[in-house]
This record gives sequence, C-alpha cells and structure tokens, in this order.
Amino acid sequence: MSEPGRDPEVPAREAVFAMSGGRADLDGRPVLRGVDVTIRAGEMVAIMGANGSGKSTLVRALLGLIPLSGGTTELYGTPPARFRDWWRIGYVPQRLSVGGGVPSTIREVVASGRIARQRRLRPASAADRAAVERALVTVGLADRARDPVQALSGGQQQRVLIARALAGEPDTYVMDEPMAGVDADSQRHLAATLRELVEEGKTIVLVAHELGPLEPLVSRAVVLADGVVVHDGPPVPPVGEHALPGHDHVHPHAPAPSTGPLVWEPGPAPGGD
Ligand SMILES: Nc1ncnc2c1ncn2[C@@H]1O[C@H](COP(=O)(O)OP(=O)(O)OP(=O)(O)O)[C@@H](O)[C@H]1O
Repeated sequence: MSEPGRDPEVPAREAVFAMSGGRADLDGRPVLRGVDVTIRAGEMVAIMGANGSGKSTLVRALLGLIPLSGGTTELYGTPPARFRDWWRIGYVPQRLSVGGGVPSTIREVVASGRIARQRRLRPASAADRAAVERALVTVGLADRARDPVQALSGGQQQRVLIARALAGEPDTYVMDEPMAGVDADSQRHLAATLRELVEEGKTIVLVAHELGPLEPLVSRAVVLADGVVVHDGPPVPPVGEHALPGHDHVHPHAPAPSTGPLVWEPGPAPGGD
C-alpha cells in the first residue's frame, strides 16, 4: 500500500497505527467505509472533516474501542485485542465522563493516567508523583489539584484530560478535539505543549475541525467525508463557510514559540476558563 507524502527512499519508521480496509457499523449503519490509514512514529496527523463524517469513530476504531466489521487495524503491529502496551498510548477523549456521584479531584483524574505504567498493587512511586505534578503544571492546574473535577468548566475539564494523558508519558497521543471549548490563550499553550512533544519525537493524532494555532505543526491531514478518506496529505486551505469574511473563530496564525517550558500560564482569575 503506498502512503501519501512518504519518500520511498527513506526507511519507514515504525507504524503506530495501520488500518487497512477499515469498516465500522454503528446501529447497523456504515460509519467508516474502506479506510486505509497508516500513521508512523513521530508524525503529527490531523483527522479532519465535517460533523458526523466519522472522525471520532476512526480514532476509536484505531484504538480498538470500536470493533471493525471489515478490514484490519493494528497498534504497533498488533491487533488491538492482543495489544498489551497501553502505556504507550495516551487518549484524550472528547469529554470527561465523571461517573455516578463519586467526586474525584483533579489530581486523582490526572494520576489515573499513570495506571497503565504502574505495577499492580504497588503504591505510586516518586516518578509517578513527579509525572503527575509536571502534567498539572503544564496545563496550569497545579494550584487547583485538590478541587473536584465536577466543579470545572468544560474547557478546564479538557485540560485535565490532556494532563491525564501527559502524566502517562506515552509515546503516542490521540486527542479528540483537544481545542474544543478551550479559550484562545489555552489553545496557544496547548499548541506549545504539542510542539515540544513533536520535537521529542512523540506521535500525535488529533481530531480537529480547524487547526487554529496548531496549523504550523500539522503537516498531514486525513480528511473524512461520510466515512471515507477523501484527502490524505498536506492540510488543505479552508474552504466554504470557514473562509468567508467575518467567519467568527479564533485563528491567530502566529506560530507558537518553539522554546520555553511546558507551562500553562495561570489564568487571570481562579474559576475562569
Ligand atoms: N454510538 C453510536 N451509535 C450510532 N451511531 C453513532 C454512534 N456514534 C456515532 N454515530 C454516528 O456515526 C457517524 C459518525 O460519528 P462521529 O462521532 O465519528 O463523527 P465526527 O466526525 O467525530 O463528528 P463531530 O465532528 O460531530 O464530532 C454520525 O452519523 C453519528 O451519528
């Protein structure tokens, strides 16, 4: 299978995700149809497309969270059902599901990102605690670590989910709309964080409607329409409503700073987003 944009002269890096002929049905309706996607170590790939085009379904299928009804998919060369190295993957879902009334603090949710790395029944090590602390600082929530997550705004909860993934120090990040509901400042900080991860050689797959401050980082976009890959290559310029004058969205085309610590500046007021 040829891979768009890949120089055949350069030895291929390890495939993190490899889906071939992927088909997924939800409620008896085909949502992914014949999807071929290979994502290699060190790539930063945006999964794009209109609402309902199948982006979330694709990343969930790549992670084995949704079974395929046709085709195959592998994670680091292994079918999801047999994959064991879950610490290598950090997944940031679209929203935090805080189940049934049990309050969790921000630190507890972030610390849960270490579970796949911890040996069973061992207390958290100094390395675990340090990774959790670093992740909290990175997303600017260190001073609120004891607060219940239920009390946070949607954008702040998104940052907790990002911190949970960072705490696991995975090789690959899969982020489903990490910018959704996140204010412009925090978006820029997230872009700086992702830039550092890319420079460290991490693999990043992210679902996005528009790239915003991530634009300079993304060299490959896989675009879905109605469950089919309609583009796989450099991001295409915005078309349609997005490109119209007066289209109202945050799109500061300035590249994020390439240096500096992975620190999310504290917001102006506690409780603000
Ligand atoms: N659990 C489900 N059961 C039945 N249909 C579903 C389910 N989840 C998603 N779908 C349908 O599958 C299609 C693709 O959904 P998906 O969430 O993957 O799209 P998306 O591109 O991520 O959309 P959005 O941009 O709105 O997040 C949609 O038509 C949706 O209605």
